[in-house]
Amino acid sequence: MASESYPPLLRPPVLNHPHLDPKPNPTSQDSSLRIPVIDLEVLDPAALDEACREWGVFHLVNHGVPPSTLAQLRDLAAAVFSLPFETKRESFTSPTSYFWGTPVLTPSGSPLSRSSRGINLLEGMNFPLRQLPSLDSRLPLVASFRDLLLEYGLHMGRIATSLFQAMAKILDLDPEHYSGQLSESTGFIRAYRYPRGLASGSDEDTPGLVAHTDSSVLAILLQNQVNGLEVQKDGVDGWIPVDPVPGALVVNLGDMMQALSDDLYKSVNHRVRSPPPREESDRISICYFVFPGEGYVIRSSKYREFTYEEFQAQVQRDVKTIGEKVGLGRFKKQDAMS
Ligand SMILES: O=C(O)CCC(=O)C(=O)O
Ligand SMILES: [Fe+2]
Repeated sequence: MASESYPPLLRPPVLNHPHLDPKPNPTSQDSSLRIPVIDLEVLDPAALDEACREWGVFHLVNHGVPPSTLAQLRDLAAAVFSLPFETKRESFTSPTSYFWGTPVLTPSGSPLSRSSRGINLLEGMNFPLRQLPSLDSRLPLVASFRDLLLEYGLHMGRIATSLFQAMAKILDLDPEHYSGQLSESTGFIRAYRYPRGLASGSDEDTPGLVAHTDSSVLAILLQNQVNGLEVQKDGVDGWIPVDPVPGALVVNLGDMMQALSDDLYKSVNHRVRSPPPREESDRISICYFVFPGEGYVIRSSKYREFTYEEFQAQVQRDVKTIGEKVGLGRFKKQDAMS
């Protein structure tokens, strides 16, 4: 293992005994608790509507991204993360960025629990698609990754647009507003690596990525075979794993979709568990996020009028002052409070 590729905060222990911690037998899951599967080629509006109302998350099959592109992207992402830490710091500067071990805070601003290290056990890279062509690298690996991300970004824009248009039609939104409500040019891609073996039994509260809702309209996730993504669902206690379905992408609805739908659709609460030592590799995920157009005013019966920029500024203020995102709650109309 190229341990010099990990940020010093996230250096995994030497994994000598991967078999001491065997994979538990999969628990037989109640079929009503299975994450829905949506087929993009033959989009069934009733199934899409139910998945968006009940879950806010679904697996997407027949999405039209060639399996070879997905495999190449996962492999290239893993290779880029395996570059030395310093190389990553130097390669991913503005307009892109490289980050690791971002803080996990509670409302009081203190770490999650005593056993927790107070950080998300991940490293990530952020790629705004509009500016990505200007990422100039002498490293052929980084240049290939950029080119593949640009190609993948076009697929993501296409998929987000068809899903959004289908949802907007079901919700009877005005087609004249579609392009303001979802603007492909605002999209960005984040690649993450979650090192395995960092959280032990006594470190259970240490998250790969702490629970949150996405602020976007939609997020589309590609993950490798190392699971860890979990979601919450109304009426169900605890967390439901989103185990990878071969060849599928995962679609999450975000806060902007919930607002545009007048709360009919769910911005799904989700988190990522830090991969245990028994996993064969680190978890890699590649996530695309898409937002409304700049300055587009979201109008709904539940929230006062706001733009995504105002929403994001409020999220940043809340994180700074109270240590967490309040999100849509800040924009609820008084008479829509229950
Ligand atoms: O890595 C993942 O699977 C999820 C990442 C995520 O939820 C996010 O970046 O908002
Ligand atoms: Fe997320």
